[in-house]
Amino acid sequence: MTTLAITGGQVLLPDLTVTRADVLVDQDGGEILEFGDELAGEADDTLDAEGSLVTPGFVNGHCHVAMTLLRGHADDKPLDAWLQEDIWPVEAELTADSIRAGTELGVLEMIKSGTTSFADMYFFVPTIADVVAEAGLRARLGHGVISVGKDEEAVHEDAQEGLEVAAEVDGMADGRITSAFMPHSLTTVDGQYLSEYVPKARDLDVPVHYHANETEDEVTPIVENHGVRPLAYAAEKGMLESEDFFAHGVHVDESEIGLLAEAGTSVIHCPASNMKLASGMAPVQRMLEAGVTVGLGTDGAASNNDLSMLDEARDAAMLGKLAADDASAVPAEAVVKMVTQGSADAIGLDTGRLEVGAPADFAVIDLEQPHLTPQHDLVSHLAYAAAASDVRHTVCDGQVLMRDREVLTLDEDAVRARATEEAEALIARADD
Ligand SMILES: N[C@@H](CCSC[C@H]1O[C@@H](n2cnc3c(=O)[nH]cnc32)[C@H](O)[C@@H]1O)C(=O)O
Ligand SMILES: [Zn+2]
Repeated sequence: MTTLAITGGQVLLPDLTVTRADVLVDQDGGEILEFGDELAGEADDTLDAEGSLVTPGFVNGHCHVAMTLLRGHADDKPLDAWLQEDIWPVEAELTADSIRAGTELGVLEMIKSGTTSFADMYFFVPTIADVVAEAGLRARLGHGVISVGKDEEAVHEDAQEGLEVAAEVDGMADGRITSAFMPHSLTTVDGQYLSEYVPKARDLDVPVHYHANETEDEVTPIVENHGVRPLAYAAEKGMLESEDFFAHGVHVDESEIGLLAEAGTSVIHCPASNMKLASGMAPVQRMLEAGVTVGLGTDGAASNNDLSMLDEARDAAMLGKLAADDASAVPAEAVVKMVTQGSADAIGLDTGRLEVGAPADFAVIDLEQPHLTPQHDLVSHLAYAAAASDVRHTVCDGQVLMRDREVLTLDEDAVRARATEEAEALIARADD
């Protein structure tokens, strides 16, 4: 057995208490073996965590990772106009090479900000899976299926691809990659296709992931055409199972919160995207009180515009208070749980908690910084003051992905150069 010891640090436990401990990891099994004192002597390799906080690797519950190529391409518009006028025309020009370059850039940014797992809906999923496998992260991947603007045959092809891709990538990279069936949203996929394909996803035994209740404009047509709120409609379509999770949940009413709590379906809250597109304020405190599992996601880098989960945690706390008109709503503990356990539970990965036998996924955060001094409360620092650039080391499945800010699984300069080149070529093709 090859082992790694993370030494000298303070460790964030699942109940959010912090304790001084070394952590011993089985690198072959990718598991936490032991917490204790002076474990360095027993290990093949060590990571120094002196003056640092050892936390679970962060979990990004909703992303479109290759959208890093579109970062800063089109800003300052509402969802509908932004997608239709700026994003979809450019996405029509994506190639496998652009996806590879954008995914490498996105996972590089994730590793540098302590994220070890993510859920992703996009195109060219086998290419995304290859990059995830090489970079060493965990991911639940799926192909986004859309019916609007397509003829019937094209929709069937798209949905079929969604199923085939889910079957193909599930279990790749020693099980670090899992999958889901991902119809884009309740309004961009016509009901007849949801009725036909969601049961097929059940046959594959994969969860269903989609966008829902993101803007008011998405709620109104469903109420008008089907006479029920969107999440009641999702339940009718069989998309409200306990393993299912959807992004946003901004415009949900009490009846829908009740449905979620009862069904055990999870919500991925994306506060930065919701603020930037002015989609609205999700009632996160209400959902938590009702017992809904809430995770956090960045959404794509074009509506955020970064992939830092520490930023997302801070945004979630801030926006949650504003939404509830209550400074005690969505407190530090709640967002620290969301960015670890909440997202992990939501997307169905057994990571997000540091305990013996759990996946060895860590972010090690340098606390010896002016903005993290003094240290009254480290959970408060994680929620409100720590930044992506404070992450010293990132470990996933027992493997060191970043040591002292140097990413070991990707060549940072080459990834940035390729992404720049592919992004420029992509925009040039779209402008043609
Ligand atoms: N196969 C589909 C691809 C869908 S991928 C998922 C899509 O979600 C889009 N997207 C990104 N952020 C959001 C959001 O906040 N709400 C809805 N869609 C988004 C993203 O640009 C991408 O087009 C097709 O033929 O178009
Ligand atoms: Zn999205």
